[in-house]
Amino acid sequence: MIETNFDRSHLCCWSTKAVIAVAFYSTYGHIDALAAEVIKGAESTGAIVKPYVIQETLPQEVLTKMYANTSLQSKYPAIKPEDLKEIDGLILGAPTRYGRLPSQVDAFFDHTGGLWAAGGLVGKFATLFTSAAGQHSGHESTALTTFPFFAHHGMSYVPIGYSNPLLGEIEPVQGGSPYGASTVAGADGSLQPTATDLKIAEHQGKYFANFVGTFVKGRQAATSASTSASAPAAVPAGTSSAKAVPDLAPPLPVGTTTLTGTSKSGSEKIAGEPVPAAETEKETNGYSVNDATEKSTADAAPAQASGASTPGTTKATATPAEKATPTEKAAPAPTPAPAATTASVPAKKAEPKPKKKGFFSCCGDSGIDK
Ligand SMILES: Cc1cc2nc3c(=O)[nH]c(=O)nc-3n(C[C@H](O)[C@H](O)[C@H](O)COP(=O)(O)O)c2cc1C
Repeated sequence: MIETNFDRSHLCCWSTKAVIAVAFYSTYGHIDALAAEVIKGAESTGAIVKPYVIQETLPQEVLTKMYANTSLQSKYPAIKPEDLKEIDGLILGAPTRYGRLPSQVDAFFDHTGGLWAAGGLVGKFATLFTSAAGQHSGHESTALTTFPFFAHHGMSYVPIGYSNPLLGEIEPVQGGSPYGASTVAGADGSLQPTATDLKIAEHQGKYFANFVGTFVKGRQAATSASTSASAPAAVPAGTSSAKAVPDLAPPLPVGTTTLTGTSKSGSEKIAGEPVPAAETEKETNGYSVNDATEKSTADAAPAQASGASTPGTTKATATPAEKATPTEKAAPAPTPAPAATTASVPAKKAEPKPKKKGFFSCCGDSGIDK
């Protein structure tokens, strides 16, 4: 089913509640279990959450041979491309197949051509959770290899980063990555999502819905502001205020929103609630924001003192003479400044590199076996 030129008039009246679709495909139930938590987390934010399954494409004969749990298919309605028109964000759940999404999900993607042609998903948000048999066999690549779909549709991917301390846990064997929740199903599918996997899934649903909800509120505020600003200009009776709504949702006003994660104390900062800048810097998320800032400031300091931080000026071009204090400049320089040396002395002829005998010596000089 290909969508063409769908009606955008429904976009006239922005809701302040985020509309989130949770669309998932599951053969054996792992994704189904994670989806339940994702839905719970998203619903806890007050968002309008619409759960869907992604339609099976394999014949029953094949599914039987795969020992697939086909009852999962009837749990929720099968998503149709037009269902995506109404949403602000999509949470996609699917198991890993060869390090990427299953063909069932691809088939659904292929039906969104009409939406793509009409720019129907531009400005919406997406995130993904997955399940893989092994620990290192596709959790992250499944998310990464889905990015082109989101990019082509103009959707922004919302990773969870390390916004929940549980993502740092390594025991027992568990899923979850900065890209989203996941679980390790085991080679025979006998492992079930751990309590931690389920909590991360719930967190992802909540984090994403809050993230998107923040955007929706900002868009609503911007729309109201633009409508009231233009109100004195007497909108003719019968003219919809929808005309004031831009085609693409405007960005959030700077400073109104700070997305934060969960602090180590476990008290969750709700993404989307305004947070004072000073407090934001204290957020840990497993890493110290202040540490990073201080380090980069410290790194930059000597360069600034020497004037080498002028935009466009690299350390390589700064000569000792430029760096020297006035006193040092007065002292006789035993040798010319390197810059002058470079100008007057012919460049040293590059010596041929000795051939290396190493693992990579067969295939060109990668430098990796130096
Ligand atoms: C055709 C096929 C390919 C698969 N490829 C991978 C893979 O690349 N990496 C991996 O860890 N698991 C792989 N698996 C295992 C699935 O990821 C696993 O069955 C799934 O996570 C279970 O989720 P579900 O119960 O929601 O269906 C594959 C399974 C099938 C049937």
